[in-house]
Parts: sequence; structure tokens; C-alpha cells
Amino acid sequence: MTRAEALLAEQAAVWPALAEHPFVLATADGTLPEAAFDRWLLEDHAFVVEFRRFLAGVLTLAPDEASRDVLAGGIAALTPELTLFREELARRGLDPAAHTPSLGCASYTGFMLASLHDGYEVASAVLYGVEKAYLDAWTTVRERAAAAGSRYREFIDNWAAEPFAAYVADLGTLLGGDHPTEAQRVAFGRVAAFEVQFWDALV
Ligand SMILES: Cc1ncc(CN)c(N)n1
Repeated sequence: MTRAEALLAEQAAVWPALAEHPFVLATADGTLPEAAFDRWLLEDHAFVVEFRRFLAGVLTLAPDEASRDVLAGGIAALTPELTLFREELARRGLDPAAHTPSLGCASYTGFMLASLHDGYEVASAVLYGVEKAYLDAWTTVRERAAAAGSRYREFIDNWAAEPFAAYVADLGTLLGGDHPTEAQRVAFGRVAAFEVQFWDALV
């Protein structure tokens, strides 16, 4: 079992709640109220802004060029992702500069950025968890929404298509094949809990 598999296996009681969360299911079947999607757009835009700083920090900690190549690809992908957020926010008349992130969002991004001080092993486990959580949630949206089509197609394509799945697999590979360290296990558990509370706060 790889480190990534072991970390996920330990969260088997929590992880499925991400892909089965009411917010995710309502996004999939098209019943999500517009106001809830607006809330998510503002909160997740704020999250991604901080996430890019975190990812840049992980890149500076990475021990070799192969890892840095993977991480640099992740940073590059955030440019079109942020454009997608900002265009959708503008279409909806929402101003991200006027949005104060919730305490839950601020706690999550604060935890993420603080994990950089624990070094590459922990920060890379946090990164894997953050990205795997969205891959799994948005893959559920894609699978359930496929028949009906979706208003959220661009967001589905961002996180549930092959390039992102391949990137997340690469992030898992970067963790290596050993048993996770205790610090990685604790940090990964925190990511799972933060992801659930992020969705909970939006419904
Ligand atoms: C809360 C959250 N978790 C993960 C991701 C994927 N980077 C995100 N955009 N937002």
C-alpha cells in the first residue's frame, strides 16, 4: 500500500461524506439554490487565493526537480481556475474583494499555510488531501450530472476531468511508498475534517 492509499484508508469513515455531501449532491442534480452556489463561489475563490500561496510554499520545500515540475504544473493550472471563478463572480454581480471569508474558511487556509512550517512531508500530505477531496467530490457531480447536463460544466471540467485526476495521482506518487508518518496522519485527518466543514457551512 502506498502512503497516499494508507492515508485515505485511515479516513474511510469520513472521506465518503465528501462525495456524498448534500451540497455536492444538490450541485449534481441541479437543485442547489443560486444563493448557495454564490456563497460557495465567494468562499472557494477566497480559499483558492490562499491555496496558491500554500502551493508556492510547497514548491519551495520540494526536495527535487521532478517534484517541482509536478507542483509548478499545479500552480500554472490555478491561473485559468482563478479566471473561471472571477468571470463567474462578475457574471453574478459578486465582488470577491468585498467578501470576508468565514471563520471556517479562514481556519482551513490558516491551517494549510501553517503546515508549511512542518516541512515538506506534512505539507505535501496536506496538498494531496486538499486536491483529492475536490477530485472525488466533483467526480461525483460529473457522474451524477452526466445524463442531465449541468450548469456547472466548467467547474466539473476543472476538477473531474483527466488532467486534474492525473495531477492528483502524481501528488499521491510524490508522497512515496513508505508508511505515513504520525504527523502526516494527523494533518491528513485535519484536511478531511476541514473539507467536510467547508461543505457543511455552505448548505
Ligand atoms: C475547499 C477546497 N478544497 C479543495 C480545493 C481544490 N483546490 C478547493 N478549491 N477548495
